[in-house]
Amino acid sequence: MSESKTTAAAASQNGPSQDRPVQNGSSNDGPSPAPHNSAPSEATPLPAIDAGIDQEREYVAALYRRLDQLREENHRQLAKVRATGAVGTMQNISERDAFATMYEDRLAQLSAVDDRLVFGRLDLDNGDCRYIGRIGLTSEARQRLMLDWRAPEAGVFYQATAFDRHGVRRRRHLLLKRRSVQGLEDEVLDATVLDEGTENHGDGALLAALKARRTGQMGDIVATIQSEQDGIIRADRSGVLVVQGGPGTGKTAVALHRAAYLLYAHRERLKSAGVLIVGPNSTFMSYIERVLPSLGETGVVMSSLADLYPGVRSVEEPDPQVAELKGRLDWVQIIGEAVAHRRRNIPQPREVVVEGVKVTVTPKMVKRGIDRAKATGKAYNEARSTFVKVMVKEIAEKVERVLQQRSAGNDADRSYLAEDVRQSRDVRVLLNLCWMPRTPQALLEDLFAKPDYLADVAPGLTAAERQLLRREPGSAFTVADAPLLDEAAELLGELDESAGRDEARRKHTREKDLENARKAVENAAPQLEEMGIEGFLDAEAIADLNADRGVRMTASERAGVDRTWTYGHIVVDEAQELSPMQWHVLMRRCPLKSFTAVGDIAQGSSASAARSWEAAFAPFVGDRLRVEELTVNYRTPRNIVQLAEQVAAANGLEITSLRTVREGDHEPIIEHCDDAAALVPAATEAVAAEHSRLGEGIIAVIAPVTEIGALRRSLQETFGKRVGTGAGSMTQDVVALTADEAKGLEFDGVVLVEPAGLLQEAGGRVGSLYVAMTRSTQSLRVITSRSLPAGF
Ligand SMILES: Nc1ncnc2c1ncn2[C@@H]1O[C@H](COP(=O)(O)OP(=O)(O)OP(=O)(O)O)[C@@H](O)[C@H]1O
Repeated sequence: MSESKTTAAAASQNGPSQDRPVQNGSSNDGPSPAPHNSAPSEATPLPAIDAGIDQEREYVAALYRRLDQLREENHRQLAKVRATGAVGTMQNISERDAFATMYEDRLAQLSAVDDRLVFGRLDLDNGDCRYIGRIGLTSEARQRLMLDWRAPEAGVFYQATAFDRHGVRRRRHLLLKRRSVQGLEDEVLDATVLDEGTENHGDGALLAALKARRTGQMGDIVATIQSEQDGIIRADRSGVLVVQGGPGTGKTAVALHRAAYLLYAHRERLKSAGVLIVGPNSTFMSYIERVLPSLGETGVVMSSLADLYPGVRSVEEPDPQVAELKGRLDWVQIIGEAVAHRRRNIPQPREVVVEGVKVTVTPKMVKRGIDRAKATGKAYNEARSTFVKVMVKEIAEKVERVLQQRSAGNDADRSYLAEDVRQSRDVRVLLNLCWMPRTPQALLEDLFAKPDYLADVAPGLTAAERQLLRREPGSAFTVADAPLLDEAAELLGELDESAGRDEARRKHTREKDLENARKAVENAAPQLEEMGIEGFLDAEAIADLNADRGVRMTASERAGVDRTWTYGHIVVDEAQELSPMQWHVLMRRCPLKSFTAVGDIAQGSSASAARSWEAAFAPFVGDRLRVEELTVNYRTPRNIVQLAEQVAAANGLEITSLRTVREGDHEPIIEHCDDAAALVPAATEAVAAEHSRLGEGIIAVIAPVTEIGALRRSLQETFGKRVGTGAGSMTQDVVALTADEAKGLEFDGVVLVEPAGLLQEAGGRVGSLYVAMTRSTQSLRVITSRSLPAGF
């Protein structure tokens, strides 16, 4: 086997040169070693194919030494940059800050990948050997020590099988706990090298990963990505890719690894535009928040559907009928009408008084003003300033004519007149009457509070539907309102009349900043390349720092607060739940229409849930979507899946039966209570029973909305602080959730309360119940006081 051969090949295939992925250390060439640090010596040999655990430990220790060395070097550089202080020109200060930011980012990344840095080794037919890890590492002399799992050459680690070996003789899994190698797992793919008596495993690493106790937070699966998952993770970025898969098939895991992969493979384009990850709710977002950092990626924007409209934290939409109504695409039309409706002419001439002079404003004058403003093509609020200008000018001319007649040709200076017109109360009332400045929030409040207004602009809604939408002004905005606010914001534009001008000025300054920053990056390039971190610093970052006067605002941070930001790629989880209006907004945020949507049509439970992927995407991309399917359930044991599938089928849900990886050591238990009052105490006792059945682990109680309050109180009385409350508290070992909240999550054991109630609250759609039944990795206990739904 030839070490240098491996290295050269790795370097040359580490991404297309015009789009070279560098941030993750795939080209980390060494800084000079700190004198006291024994760097991995060039002499650290690649262990031979028959290497045992001791030799692998040595090699892994060398990789960690290299990691530590890179860390130390970044620390040193950061300290040096910081020591220069805030001196020099603005440009100098921005550059210094950008360098500091770059070192900080790199340090954060190097720390994040510390746990189980390396997990695989490939031995190839040609004698080459490749180590696969979370990032790429090279030695000081630029020899490849370890490949980033996302590099094209690392792909075979996930794809090779005994039938299609891709030139792989053996795949070795290195099983690490933190930094220490605990075991090895070999899969010999080339039968000719199998000695008699050689044990050939395959699933050990996967099974070990699956058996691990749940922590309440999702972990990465980078060491055990399966081949069907890998194909999706590395699929082409363009267009809409839908990943359909039953519960536990790894859709969320695949979506997140795909985001990491795309950021690696298209670093330059995606770093500045950003990647958005959308999930169903904040509990889910905190459940998945650690996955990308553990893969060395921190620059993505994560948003739940409730946060889709920046600046408004919306609450649940309590009525599913209202949610469905607000989710219809008809709102594009309705809101367009609602905005246009705020612009109106006066029915007859109207007198206004300016500084004691009375003049008449005619509908013709107003029409001219409106037409001129509309012709600018600007958004409603922005076009209003043109309307105001035209009207003020015409009124001022009329006033002037009156004054001239009065003063019989006395040509006094009347330049102040326009200001007088603007200040006139009558004129201000008139202008607002014809063209009222509006915020999206006010527009929506009016629509829901004023039945006549809604009837005028939404003739397609029935009286009953309009009644459903009735709401008092000042009520909280809901998740279903977020896309409507977004649509209104798009049509209304900035309220502040000077915002347009400021924006133009800001753009001009940014162009200049960018130009300067590009020169600075060019100058610094050789030094950065030497340290193997050239991808970390870009002109955009320096320009950002300039604009924010030292306040650090990365592209992703800016994207998260800017409604008009457009992303390079959007990943949507639980995509079957999105309403057409939610898709409409997301499509606007990614004009390239580069999407990964993962979900399960069968799990759809929201009122707007898609019946098919084709139908969901037809209004936006026609039939231009690719649908891939995942078919193996890695979470739920076979016996629980069978029961869940039986219940789904008996209630009319079409599902494809899944293969399962876990056998299941515990049979599902069904407990009957005498009446509804006994449910809460029985569920509380069931938690203790499940804990003793499993020994340890997180037990979730999933219950109908009507029971959840009482249940939480009872659990808190019994288990105190062990009960998690809301987002981010899933690391406690008891948690009570509604079926909606449980979406996308998993637990060691599940206590399912009143399945008939769950079915009922979903209006008879069995999706929610199916979701709830498939959350467990080990055990399921059902508590019921009513007759069980069909299929149990
Ligand atoms: N290749 C893999 N290696 C190890 N674990 C895996 C693998 N694929 C999936 N898993 C694990 O299986 C579980 C289910 O994965 P995930 O939550 O991504 O599934 P899902 O399809 O999104 O499920 P659901 O639709 O039910 O929410 C997770 O614990 C995940 O880590």
